[in-house]
Amino acid sequence: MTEVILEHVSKHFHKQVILNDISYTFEGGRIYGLRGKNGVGKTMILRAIAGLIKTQGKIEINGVQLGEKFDFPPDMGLLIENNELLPDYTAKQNLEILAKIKRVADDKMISNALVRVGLDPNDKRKVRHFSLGMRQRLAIAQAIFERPQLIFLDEPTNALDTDGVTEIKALLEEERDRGALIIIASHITEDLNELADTILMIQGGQIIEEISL
Ligand SMILES: Nc1ncnc2c1ncn2[C@@H]1O[C@H](COP(=O)(O)OP(=O)(O)OP(=O)(O)O)[C@@H](O)[C@H]1O
Repeated sequence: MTEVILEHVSKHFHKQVILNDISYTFEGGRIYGLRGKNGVGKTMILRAIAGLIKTQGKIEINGVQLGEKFDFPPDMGLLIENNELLPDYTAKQNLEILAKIKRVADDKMISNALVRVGLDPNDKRKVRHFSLGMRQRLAIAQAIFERPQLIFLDEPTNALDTDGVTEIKALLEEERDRGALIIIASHITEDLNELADTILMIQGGQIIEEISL
């Protein structure tokens, strides 16, 4: 079973405390929602677990400490702010190019991911002509198309309409039910309540409350 353990994780920028001694165990087969106001540290928690920032303390991915055998968790899908999409390619080509890196996704997995986020795999339009919501859907497809064990999504419902949120919920539940560990950060309480099984309230760089839904 996939497990991510944070032990006394802290982060300072200059003298400002960004993450304040976080200890918590995340388990596979669950969808966690990081909830809290702007600037409380939700994105930084995701970045820390994804290996994008260095922190004090210990982060363990399935028993292996981040920064020892690997700097980034293997088998991770990530949607982080300012996700890079290639504007001069179609949605399908965007996934095909990424697929060449890990070589786990075949054409069927790519098309399937696009359909699951509500995009048409046969759409010949380039991404530069996509609406914001379509770009967000493609960014979500990037995070899930290789069926990773760890899925980290920062503000995944930005620019999505209500149908989009419902579609993403169904998709994330499928990923959860096959055992993936999913962590979502959002300041939109209604969306998080819709998507998550466990809400973690973040304040001042700490988890101040755990709420099971
Ligand atoms: N590069 C940086 N240098 C200094 N401080 C930073 C940097 N990036 C973020 N911070 C600070 O870290 C704190 C936590 O930021 P974080 O992005 O995690 O907030 P958040 O909870 O995700 O907020 P939001 O809902 O606005 O996305 C904020 O106070 C922010 O000002």
